[in-house]
Parts: sequence; C-alpha cells; structure tokens
Amino acid sequence: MPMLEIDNLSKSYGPLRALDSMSFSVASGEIFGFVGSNGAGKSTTMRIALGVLAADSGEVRWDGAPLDVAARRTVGYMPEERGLYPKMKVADQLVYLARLHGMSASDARAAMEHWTEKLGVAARRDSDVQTLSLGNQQRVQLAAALVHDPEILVLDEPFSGLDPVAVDVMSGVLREKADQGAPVVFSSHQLELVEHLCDRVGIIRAGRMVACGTVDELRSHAAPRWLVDAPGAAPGWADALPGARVVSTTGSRTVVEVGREPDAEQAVLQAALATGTVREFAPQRASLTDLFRDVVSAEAPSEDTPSTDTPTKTKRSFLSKGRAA
Ligand SMILES: Nc1ncnc2c1ncn2[C@@H]1O[C@H](COP(=O)(O)OP(=O)(O)OP(=O)(O)O)[C@@H](O)[C@H]1O
Repeated sequence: MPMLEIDNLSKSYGPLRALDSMSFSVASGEIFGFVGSNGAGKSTTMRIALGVLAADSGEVRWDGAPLDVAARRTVGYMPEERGLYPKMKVADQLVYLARLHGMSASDARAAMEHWTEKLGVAARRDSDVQTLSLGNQQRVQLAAALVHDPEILVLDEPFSGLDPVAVDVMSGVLREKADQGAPVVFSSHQLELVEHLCDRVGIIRAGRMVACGTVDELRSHAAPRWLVDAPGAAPGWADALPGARVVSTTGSRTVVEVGREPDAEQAVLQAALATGTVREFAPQRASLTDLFRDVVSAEAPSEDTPSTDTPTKTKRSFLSKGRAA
C-alpha cells in the first residue's frame, strides 16, 4: 500500500531547533491528525513535506521514492499562511490553479464547478476572494487544494475558523478523499474533531514526535482514570491519596488517576466511602485532550518552545510499534 513517509526530518532556524528527528508515516486511505502546542513544529514539517522549505536532514517519500518536484504536483496543500489572490475571482482562481497543474481548460472548469458546489461556495464564484468571509475563503482554499485531483492531501489547520456546518462539510470531503485512496494529513488544535475524524494521531512537542497511534492505542498507555461523585466529601479529600492523582474536580465530582496494578482504584473507593455517600464510581475514558495534556506537559520545558539543546524525554513512551518510526 503506498505510503507517505516523513523520515527523520531535522530543521533549525539559526540556533532554534524546530524539528528534531521527526518521523511518521501515513498510509493510502488513512487520515492522520497532526497535533502539538503552538510552535511545536507542525507547519515546518508540512512545509518540508511540500518542498517549500528544505530540511537540514531527513527525507520525505511517497510510495518508497523521494517526493520530488514531479510527485509534489500530486499533492494538495493548504498552507498555514493561505495563498489565494485576494483580488481574483473565485472561479478564475481555481481554474487558473487547476491549469497550472496541467489540466485542460474544460477539465479545470468542471473541477472548479464540482468543488465550489461541494464546498458550498458556488454562489460566490464570481466574487473577488477578498470580499468573502474568512470561513468562505477557507472553503475556497480547500477547493484550491483539491481542484487538481491530488493523490495526497497535506493541510495546515484546515478547520480553523470554520462554522460547525463547514466543519462537517470539510470532514466529509477529507473522509471521501481518504476513501478514494489518498493519505490525508492535517494539523489542528481542535482535538475533539481530530479524535472523531482521524484514523491515527501524532502528538508532537518541541519538534519531536512524542506519541503516535490510534487514539485507543494512545489511551492504552495512559493511567486508568476513575470518576468519583462524593457529595459529602470535603474539598481536597483525594489530594493526598497514595498512588493516586486528582485530574479534575467539578462540584462533588472528582476524576482521579490511579496506578496500573490490579484493584488500584479500590483504595480511592474506600477513601471516598469514608467521606459518606458515593453517588457514582466509574471508569473514565481519557479523551484525546486529556492524552494531549499528559503528553505535552510531561517533563515539559519551562517554555513550550522548541529546544536549542537535547530535548527532554516524556515520562511515558506512547510511540506505537506500528507505522510510526
Ligand atoms: N521562518 C522562520 N524563522 C525562524 N523561526 C521560525 C520560522 N518559522 C518557524 N519558526 C519557529 O519554529 C518553531 C516551529 O514553528 P511552526 O510554525 O512549525 O510551529 P507550529 O507547530 O505550526 O505552530 P502553530 O500551532 O502555532 O501554528 C517555532 O518556534 C517558530 O517560531
């Protein structure tokens, strides 16, 4: 199965090491969510994948071969800085971009019509891009990434600023492209959406991949969490429980992380019962947001910026044995 491979990329901007041995791969038909704090290195990785920025070392491959200039034409890319001509009409712009990728005039026109229709901006075909709302400009930006029928999609924050309907439309389009066999990589800070949409997720910190796999795989490495609803308990009742860590408290409901040893949660239950009535005691599934917080905060540098020296290691390794390097 063809695969987009990001292999051991490193990149420094002067003394700042933005990427440090970044590796992951995305199979044909797979949607891969690329998440990390601001400045973690997502855009840098995507720019290198597209060849608009050179890596200091490492390689990007598609189907086993280096992604050269010709192969890059088959990539649909949505850059973070966007790239539409503000004073050009939507239709003219999309047709122009399709033609640049070698489509005939009639194919380019048909592709423009298809994508503007699909993405809900057909009524704005004759408008200058700069007169569109930001969300509609983003829809056109996605149309621009898709209009030449790319084999690979690399999208930098395609969901930012979209309304819920547009998010659904965009999600549907990405799933459709994946179902047609494209590897789809996108970055996002909308972790619920990433959890819902992506087949696999990569979490990066300070230019390094620190967790990679399906959300279930990442979850299986996380410490078990239990919800305790103890209405009679005094605030802070669980703070000093040995082997447990309070994750959150909302009113009488406390989420506690416990160790992996069998029955580790029983000590928490006993402590809760000692305070009086326990209305609820139940295991909690960690969300991607929980996992992200764990991974990103684990032994984090004091500032969450890329390191200029050897990066620290996370307290747990979430690197899956699968395709992630
Ligand atoms: N052209 C540049 N010159 C110098 N430093 C840069 C340049 N581009 C990016 N950086 C730095 O490299 C690091 C990684 O930036 P990058 O844009 O890849 O992060 P990101 O994960 O995409 O962040 P965000 O979520 O905020 O978009 C940051 O510290 C950034 O300031």
